[in-house]
Amino acid sequence: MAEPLIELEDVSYRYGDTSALEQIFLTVEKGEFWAVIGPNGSGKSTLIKLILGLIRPLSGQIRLFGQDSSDFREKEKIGYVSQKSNAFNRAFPATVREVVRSGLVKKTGLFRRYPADANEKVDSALAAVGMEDFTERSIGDLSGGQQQRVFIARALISDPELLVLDEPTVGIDRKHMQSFYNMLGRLNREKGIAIVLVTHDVDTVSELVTHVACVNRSIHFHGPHEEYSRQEDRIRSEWYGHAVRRVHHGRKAADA
Ligand SMILES: Nc1ncnc2c1ncn2[C@@H]1O[C@H](COP(=O)(O)OP(=O)(O)OP(=O)(O)O)[C@@H](O)[C@H]1O
Repeated sequence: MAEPLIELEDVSYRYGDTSALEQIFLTVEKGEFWAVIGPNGSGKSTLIKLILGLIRPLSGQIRLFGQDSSDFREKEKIGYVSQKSNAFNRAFPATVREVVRSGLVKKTGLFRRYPADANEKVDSALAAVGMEDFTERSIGDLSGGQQQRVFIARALISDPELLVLDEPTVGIDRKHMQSFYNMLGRLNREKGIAIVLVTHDVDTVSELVTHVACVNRSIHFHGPHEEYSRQEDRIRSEWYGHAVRRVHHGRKAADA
């Protein structure tokens, strides 16, 4: 049976006079991997902030794990990694272990002690993102991509059912981007974690995601990835306001 983790029903949001999102309907179910794509300023981050409960919708309803989002208290079920996580400089005085372990605070509360198995949890979260050899390194010594992996481990330590990532590859070079996305694909397939990923790299993630949502104030398309691929030229044309035809190398492009 379908188990919706996120349900947005007729949701709108404005910043003062600026309408950021209008009449959004979106359902994300258990185990799905969504790419949220759209031009700059199209409302992607606003959508993420609404899902995380950082802002309240002007109208419409948001349900998380079947509950109205204003009543939702099980924060550990949702892990979040932003584009700015990788902002540590070399002098930052924390090890990778300390950063990942701090993710347990959500579960234990600020003034409680870490559980006895905290170190094992850190080790398995780091192994899940391929960073097990960096446990005692200083976080500031790692590359941007490695720091982002550590932040995903920090989000994983509370066993979330849903991972929300807002452009996590900002600052990661192209060479490492594919392996970063592949790691997300493994978390989705092997651990069954649902993922909502805001990204500009739709081509890079296209083999991994199960669903695509195209946002430009309203949702222009949402649905299974295969359906998106079939309609890609039409969707892009609508966004950019003129006919766009993408040329697929190695095979004949469909007529625009
Ligand atoms: N705090 C704010 N105050 C006023 N307007 C805002 C604020 N945050 C965002 N906006 C506006 O709301 C709209 C949507 O912004 P949002 O940041 O959600 O877009 P985005 O798709 O995430 O953009 P980008 O890809 O550039 O990060 C834009 O017109 C933006 O200028």
